[in-house]
Amino acid sequence: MRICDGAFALPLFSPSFCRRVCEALERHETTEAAAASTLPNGLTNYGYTLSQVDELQQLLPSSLLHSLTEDLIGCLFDGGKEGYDPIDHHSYAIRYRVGEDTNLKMHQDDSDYTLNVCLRNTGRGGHLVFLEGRHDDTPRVDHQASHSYVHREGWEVLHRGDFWHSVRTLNAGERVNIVVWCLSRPSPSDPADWRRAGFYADLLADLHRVRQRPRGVTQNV
Ligand SMILES: O=C(O)CCC(=O)C(=O)O
Ligand SMILES: [Fe+2]
Repeated sequence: MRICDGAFALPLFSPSFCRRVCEALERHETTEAAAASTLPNGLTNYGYTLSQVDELQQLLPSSLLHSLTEDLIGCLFDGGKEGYDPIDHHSYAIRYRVGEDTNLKMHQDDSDYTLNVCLRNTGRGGHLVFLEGRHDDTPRVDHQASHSYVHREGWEVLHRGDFWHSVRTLNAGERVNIVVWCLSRPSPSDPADWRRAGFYADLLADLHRVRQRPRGVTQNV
């Protein structure tokens, strides 16, 4: 299903697989390692980098996310595999819940493509919103057409990382997603791309020292 030009949704995981991943995250959350871990991006107050969750190394190994994203990008985007030469990916779980994070501001991802899979959505609201087109600077919320998508459990959304997007306020319940930022190898012929390679090196270093968890935020999935 096409949400807009450059963002596609497909069914991906079964309900029981989504449940197993959520349960693994819940168990992880009770561990000391989870309390001591840093947050996986600069926007969320709840989240875990998947490579730090022991049980997920079996359920959702990095090799699976790597081949899955490569194949999906190859199938869904023009230029597909030729235009996308994976160098790395950064994957994490993110949760919204009333009393904690309930929305995500308009932003671009530090990725070439982003895979976003909904594992649990028991709430009202929490729609994903995309602004039409790709943009280097600020979003023009008043001028650009926006596309709203209700994320369904087990479905993935794959979109270009430079699309402006946000998550509307969740009014009840809970929403848990897995997000995979896909980073492509820069093209040797494009100097701008090599600047991006430096950017990604910095990004990956930063992701290892991102923000500490806020004190007082309940950490139960
Ligand atoms: O929760 C979502 O659906 C979007 C998450 C997102 O955009 C992000 O983590 O960069
Ligand atoms: Fe995002």
